[in-house]
Amino acid sequence: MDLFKVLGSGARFNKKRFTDDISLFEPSNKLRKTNDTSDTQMDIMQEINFFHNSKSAIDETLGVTKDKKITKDVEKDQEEESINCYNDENEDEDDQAEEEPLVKDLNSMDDVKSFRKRHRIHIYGTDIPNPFSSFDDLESKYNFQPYICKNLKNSAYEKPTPIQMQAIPIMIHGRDLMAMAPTGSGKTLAYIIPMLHDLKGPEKIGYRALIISPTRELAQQIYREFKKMAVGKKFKVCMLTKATAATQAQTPHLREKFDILISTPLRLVHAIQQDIIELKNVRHLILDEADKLLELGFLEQTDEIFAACSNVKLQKALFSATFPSSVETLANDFMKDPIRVVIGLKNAATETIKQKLLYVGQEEGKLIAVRQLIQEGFKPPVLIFVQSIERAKELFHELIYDGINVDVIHSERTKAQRDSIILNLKQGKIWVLIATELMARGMDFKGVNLVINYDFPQSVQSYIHRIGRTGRAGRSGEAVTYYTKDDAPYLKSVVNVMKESGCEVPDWMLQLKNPSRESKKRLRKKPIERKTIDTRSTYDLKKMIRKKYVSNYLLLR
Ligand SMILES: Nc1ncnc2c1ncn2[C@@H]1O[C@H](COP(=O)(O)OP(=O)(O)OP(=O)(O)O)[C@@H](O)[C@H]1O
Repeated sequence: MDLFKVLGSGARFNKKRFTDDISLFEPSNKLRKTNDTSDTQMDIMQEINFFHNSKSAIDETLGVTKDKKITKDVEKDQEEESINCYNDENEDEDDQAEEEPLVKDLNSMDDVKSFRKRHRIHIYGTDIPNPFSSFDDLESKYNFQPYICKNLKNSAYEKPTPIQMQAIPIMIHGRDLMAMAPTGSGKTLAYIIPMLHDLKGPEKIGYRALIISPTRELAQQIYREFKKMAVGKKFKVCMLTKATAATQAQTPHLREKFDILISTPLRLVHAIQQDIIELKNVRHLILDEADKLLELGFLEQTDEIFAACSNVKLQKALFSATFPSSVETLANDFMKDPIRVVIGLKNAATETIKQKLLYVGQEEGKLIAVRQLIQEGFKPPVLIFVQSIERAKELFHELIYDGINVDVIHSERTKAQRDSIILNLKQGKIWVLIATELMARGMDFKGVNLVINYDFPQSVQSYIHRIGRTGRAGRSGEAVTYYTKDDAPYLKSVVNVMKESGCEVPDWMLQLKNPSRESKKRLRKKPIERKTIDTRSTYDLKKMIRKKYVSNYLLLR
């Protein structure tokens, strides 16, 4: 019966009428007694597994009972337990994988609720579309064009991340969205995929989708991800730069050929004011790092961009790892019946990052700490954040002689230099990169092992984004924040984030007072004044100043 059952699975047979034929496939009773039935079936099934179905699919076909499988798994667990330490966390994960139901099979609200709970998806709003659980659903359930799923497969994305599970269905339902998910959790794909689906194909009527990012570097990264996901469709994606804006100014008919526009706010506002860019056909507007774009400094420009997107069917979606409540309130005012999605805890750091606070005494202690780290050996690449361009240059001049491949990135470096630095860091040619806030948001350097906050961050948001350059896409990472006596009043803000994301914090730190609202505001506006990063002796410094003074004097004569 085994082979008959296996080969005939899915077919209907009149067993009474064909009893004699069926008996031809029956193994002898002797054989059946000596071999385990399911093992024989499994052997046969594996031999004829032309489509390379998974073991579970084979189990399903054979009707192997779950109890039996569980017994086998328990045996395996017991074996492993004797080799490894027992790990509660892994056990939980295994349980989850075992029990994961597909959303298409979720029939009741309770099923959907427990699915969301398992993936830590919190939702706020009305009529919220169900999440999905597998990229295969996009084609089978949501009629996505095959090229999208093919590109996902080619990028080796096996399973959607929680933000993708929930944000994609919301976006394809045309709803306004405010999405908050940890750094490195795949927010970019969460808006690129539904956007490509909705745009269907190139149309030559001008821009239909617009993505705003606070920095040029992030805009370029988004552009690259778009191109990767759009392979197979002839979408025209424009990354607005000085050069592309000039081309579009000179050849207005070219503008209509583009479908998707990616830009920083200031560049776009200039183009709007000069009538180079037309946004009336834009149906999708994405603010990446939305809380930054809605902060003073960017708000005016963002407002102008909103005004230029005049299509009545405009869908707005905001993405970030952090949304201070003031920004949430502001966003609610300009969105239509929005849905808010929060993955995990609000304004928390990624849990795969091991966070540490290190007291360095005075400013000088920071350089000693960095040099100690270099001497002890470290796993490159490392990112070091400082609070200003000046300090980035100073630290670079100190570390350049320490025999490590170090570079520095800030807004005063040329675009070509910045591009080459990013490439070199990705290729492992730079071991230590000193950076200002420019690099703090959105940049996806997969391999960064350690982030050092050389200067204490000026806000909780800055802290979360800076350390979020490590521990991305499920990888582990480490973050060390140096603090001096001057930083002590603000320490508790970071301590709170550390505690929330499950890091160990000494009791005395937990007892600290939270900084007042006013002091936080002050720090956000103006960084703490710090002593120059310089290890030269006072004698050498005086000599250098005197030399500079003399040469200036000679020049003036
Ligand atoms: N479904 C997925 N499976 C595996 N990796 C993924 C998946 N989706 C995205 N990634 C990868 O995860 C990394 C981080 O993604 P992304 O840059 O979109 O994060 P983010 O949430 O926008 O982070 P940030 O808040 O820092 O901007 C990228 O390298 C991306 O290729």
